[in-house]
Amino acid sequence: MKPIAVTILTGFLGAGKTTLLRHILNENHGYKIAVIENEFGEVPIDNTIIGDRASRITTLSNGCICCSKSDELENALLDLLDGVDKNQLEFDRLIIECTGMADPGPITQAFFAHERICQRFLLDGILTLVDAVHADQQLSQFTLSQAQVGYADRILLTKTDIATDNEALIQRLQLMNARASIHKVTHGNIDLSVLFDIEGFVLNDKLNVTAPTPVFRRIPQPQNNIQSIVIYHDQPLELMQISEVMENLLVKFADNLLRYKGILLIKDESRRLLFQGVQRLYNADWDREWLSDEEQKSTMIFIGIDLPEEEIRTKFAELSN
Ligand SMILES: Nc1nc2c(ncn2[C@@H]2O[C@H](COP(=O)(O)OP(=O)(O)OP(=O)(O)O)[C@@H](O)[C@H]2O)c(=O)[nH]1
Repeated sequence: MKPIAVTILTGFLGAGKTTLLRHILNENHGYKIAVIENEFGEVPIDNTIIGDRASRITTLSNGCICCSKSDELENALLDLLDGVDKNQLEFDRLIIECTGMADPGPITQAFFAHERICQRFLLDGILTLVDAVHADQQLSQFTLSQAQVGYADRILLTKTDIATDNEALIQRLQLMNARASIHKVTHGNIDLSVLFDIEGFVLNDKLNVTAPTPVFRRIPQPQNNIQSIVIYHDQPLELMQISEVMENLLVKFADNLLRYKGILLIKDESRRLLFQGVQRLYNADWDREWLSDEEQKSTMIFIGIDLPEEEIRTKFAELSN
């Protein structure tokens, strides 16, 4: 049975999540899409706005689903599966729209923690909407809004129709998350191929490093707690050593590391090793052989809160000695 692809829509309050969702549902894509809405408050408003094109809209309004103590999301996912298994419900994609104040991290964990959910759903990607008019201020004021950017597989810049200058913001976002590509979306209008089949959580070689070359400016760069670093290493690495380095980093900094991903060059091994993780959960697997005409080196991206950059760089640099 093909797993149901899951897309998480996140982004700060008013970023344009519902607008995008409505656009997706009204496109002629041929998918049957179920939606989980998380809203604050008793009265579900968004599900009346998004219309009747979804196979099923489940509204979770007892608080925020990112709250780690809440098993409301897990229950909603299991209910959807029950509906499918009893032939009461048919859908092949699921979109979860988070509240503007949700941290996508714990929501992501739900797809790795529960066996039935892991087997039947496949987390495809996290889409983070960023309001081009207000983002600069929100990012400086709320670490949460930075975390939403840090987790993203795609950053969707909304309201560029009314924002005056987007270039500084785009640079800031790229420094925070060097993995996610940035796309402009106006009133939810965007090609669905940018949003679906991203394979953000599948072990593959889509590293997609987009970090720009640093530009020196006279005006100080805004302070970001979330940043990303990219590490390259051209010496073959010992598998045992690398797993030791990762384990040690995770013991100390699991809460700081939002997402990390890499393609590694391993000693005495002709295949590439792919690894990826979200906070404490990570996995690794062998990929295809290195090609004779490709540059053989390890590339790793770490995205996190107050990243211990020096420690990460030093530990990996020591591996070549
Ligand atoms: N000018 C302009 N307005 C937009 C765009 N996208 C969304 N909006 C408007 O921004 C407002 C907020 O959009 P929503 O889609 O409700 O945002 P949201 O992220 O779902 O908001 P919350 O659920 O409160 O977090 C609405 O008035 C939208 O019409 C855009 O690209 N350009």
